[in-house]
Amino acid sequence: MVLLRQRNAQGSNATEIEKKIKRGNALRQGSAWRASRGPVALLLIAVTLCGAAVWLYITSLDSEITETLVSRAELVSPQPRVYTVQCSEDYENYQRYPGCTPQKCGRAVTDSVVTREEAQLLRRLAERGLALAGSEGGASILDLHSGALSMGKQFVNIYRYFGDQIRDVFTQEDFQLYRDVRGRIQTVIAETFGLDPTLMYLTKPTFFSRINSTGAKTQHDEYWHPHIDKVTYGSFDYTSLLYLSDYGSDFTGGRFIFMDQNGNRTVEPRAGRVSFFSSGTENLHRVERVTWGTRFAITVSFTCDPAHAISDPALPEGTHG
Ligand SMILES: O=C(O)CCC(=O)C(=O)O
Ligand SMILES: [Fe+2]
Repeated sequence: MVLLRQRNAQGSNATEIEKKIKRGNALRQGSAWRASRGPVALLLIAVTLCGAAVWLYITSLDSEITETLVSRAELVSPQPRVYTVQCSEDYENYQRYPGCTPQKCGRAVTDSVVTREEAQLLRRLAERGLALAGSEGGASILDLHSGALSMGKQFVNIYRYFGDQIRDVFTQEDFQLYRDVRGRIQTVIAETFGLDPTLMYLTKPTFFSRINSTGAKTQHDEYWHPHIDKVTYGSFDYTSLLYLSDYGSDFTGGRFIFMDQNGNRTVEPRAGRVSFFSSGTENLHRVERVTWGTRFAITVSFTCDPAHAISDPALPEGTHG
């Protein structure tokens, strides 16, 4: 019994000691945590601040989209949506053509000049033409006026290269549709900018473009560089772009970006959408890289200088049928 009691006493002592040890450990842990709480909190704050700084830096660098002027889902109809911008000083260095030279500069978008059906017909035309060749890189063009077609790393003249066979690819109706659409675009540009449509002329190059996400093989494939059309193409006074496919469903990336000093403004392509703008420095722009799918568009531009006027593209007279 005594032994048992002793053992019991010893047992209860041991339990007491164990409890004390545990309490001691717990206290030590608690104070260790309390001691390290300050530095851990500081570290967390530092990490959060660094994260926020990196995020702010990245978003300020990648100021891709400040504002979407027109999204893919919107339908701009019946009147164009117009954004006026101050004309750059460029125009002072060029000869002025009253009734045409921009006095009012800006950009506009309309979805009511070309129907989606017409855009689809034009897209098929572009697909047929570009199926004849195409660039090895991501950007191919087909210029029905000059006949230039991307082929590998170069261009060929479809009218020379394919001769009469080209009449199996394009019809008179295709060319008629291009002319109709060009005429309507000319009218809406003249109305929007207060011009005399008879004093503005189609100019070159006018071309269909097909862009996909394949890497560039030559400089011609690098469509994404910021540029000013009046500088790049010389004769342009008003640029228009007719989109033949839809941003988001036919392709991703590939938005049109106006690069303004206070941020970027985009137009999301939509089949049948016409975007047009004065071609000077006030409308510095670029095309976002296409990340997936295929984007089709036509560049149709106008000059005020009759010396740079071109006639509408036409199917050459055939030597057969
Ligand atoms: O396809 C586009 O949206 C723009 C093309 C362009 O900037 C150009 O042809 O000069
Ligand atoms: Fe351009």
